[in-house]
Amino acid sequence: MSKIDGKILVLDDDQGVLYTAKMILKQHFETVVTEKDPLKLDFLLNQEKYDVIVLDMNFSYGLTSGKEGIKLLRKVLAKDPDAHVLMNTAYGDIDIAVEAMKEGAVDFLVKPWQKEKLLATVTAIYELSKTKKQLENLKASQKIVVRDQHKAYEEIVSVSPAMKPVFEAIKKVAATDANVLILGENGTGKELVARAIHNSSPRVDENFIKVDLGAVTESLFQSELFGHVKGAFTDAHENRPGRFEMANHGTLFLDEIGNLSLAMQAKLLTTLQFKQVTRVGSNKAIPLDTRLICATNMPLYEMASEKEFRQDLLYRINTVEIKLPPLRERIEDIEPLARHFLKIYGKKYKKEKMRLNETTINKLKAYSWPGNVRELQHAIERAIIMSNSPLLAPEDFLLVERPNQNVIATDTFNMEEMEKQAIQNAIRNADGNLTQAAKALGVGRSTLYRKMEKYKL
Ligand SMILES: Nc1ncnc2c1ncn2[C@@H]1O[C@H](COP(=O)(O)OP(=O)(O)OP(=O)(O)O)[C@@H](O)[C@H]1O
Repeated sequence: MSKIDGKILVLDDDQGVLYTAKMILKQHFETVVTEKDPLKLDFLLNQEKYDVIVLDMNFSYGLTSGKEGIKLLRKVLAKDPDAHVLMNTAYGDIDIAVEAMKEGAVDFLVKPWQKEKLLATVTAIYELSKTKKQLENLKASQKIVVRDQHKAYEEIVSVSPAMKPVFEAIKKVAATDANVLILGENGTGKELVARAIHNSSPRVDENFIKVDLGAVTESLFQSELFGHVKGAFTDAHENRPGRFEMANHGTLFLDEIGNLSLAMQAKLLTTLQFKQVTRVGSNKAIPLDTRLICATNMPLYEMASEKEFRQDLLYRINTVEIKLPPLRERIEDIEPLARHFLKIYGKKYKKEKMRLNETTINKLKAYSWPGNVRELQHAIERAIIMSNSPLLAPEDFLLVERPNQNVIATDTFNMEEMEKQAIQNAIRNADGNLTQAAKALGVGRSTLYRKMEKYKL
């Protein structure tokens, strides 16, 4: 059997206890250090960071008051407030043990202990310390992301009236714990909005955990979201918290919620109803305080009426709904977004002098952007990489209109829509050159300008 890569320190004045503890623990843990002399504690703590410290309450010269143990416990915790200390008492004095726990010990054992009891307790404390470490690492990395995302929130680039309700909703909902459902086509910025809500909420210092439900298989759903205990299934080699638990006190962002099967929807609903999770293989429920933000590009309401999405789950997740308009409905945002990405990628590819002229901007505005902001972002990145000149020309953008991709149908009989589409096509065919586009349309430049303004092109 392979050993656990853990470091255990046992401090006790009884040589027999030390010997037995070493015999038992050494079979399971890589490093077991035993020490009889409490005066060596400082030295030992300076040498190594132990996962679990087993500490005697009563050294022979300290009688049975437990004071010596408490003093040593304080010393350990002063050095490392996160140390996991298991107190060992020969007298079963619950009062002293309780005092030690109040001082920060994790648990206590009454001597003489059974082999199994010592091993089980030390292993449980070791697992606890590891899970805490995992969560701390995650929090630390999340804090960096949070800091970066703070920047990103400032940089939700938009000047269009169509996005105003979105900003207002972010502001209003951020202060609350309400569940939020973000709807919008791919690449419209749903994740950016979810992060903005978290970053401007009181939960900002806690985790923002994202789960892409489109990528989670039915078999992994439960352990991914709810976690598992060691041995719950063949590959469960250790205890692992699920995403819900990691997001406790923070925000859980469930992307692509429309992709959940009905069976997974039922499991998610139960968790939301009872506000608690139980790790797979455990029977201990963990209470949850998680703000939930869901997002999808699928028509959830239609799916609910077709019984493909549970109505009761929909009502749980859509306390507040935010609809992100597609980029083609906020043409005013195209230029500032293009300039924003020009700056980012200009810097990234060391081409800071790159510029966009009016003809190119017009071409970008005339395109329908079925992939929304993400497509624009990639188009700018590609153009910067490929262009040899500091001025990005219309030819640097290979924008091919694809049929049936969120664009207005060509068989529309709405006069205004037809006119708007004819103008968009003409500008696109003329590669953004408005004089040529006006000529092709059989109108003067000023008429074209007026119409472009009317249709916000
Ligand atoms: N208003 C905006 N300002 C700046 N960047 C934006 C804006 N909207 C989207 N982006 C950028 O576009 C890309 C796509 O955005 P995001 O991932 O948030 O979209 P999404 O709607 O969640 O996409 P999907 O549905 O595919 O998951 C990201 O790189 C994001 O930073």
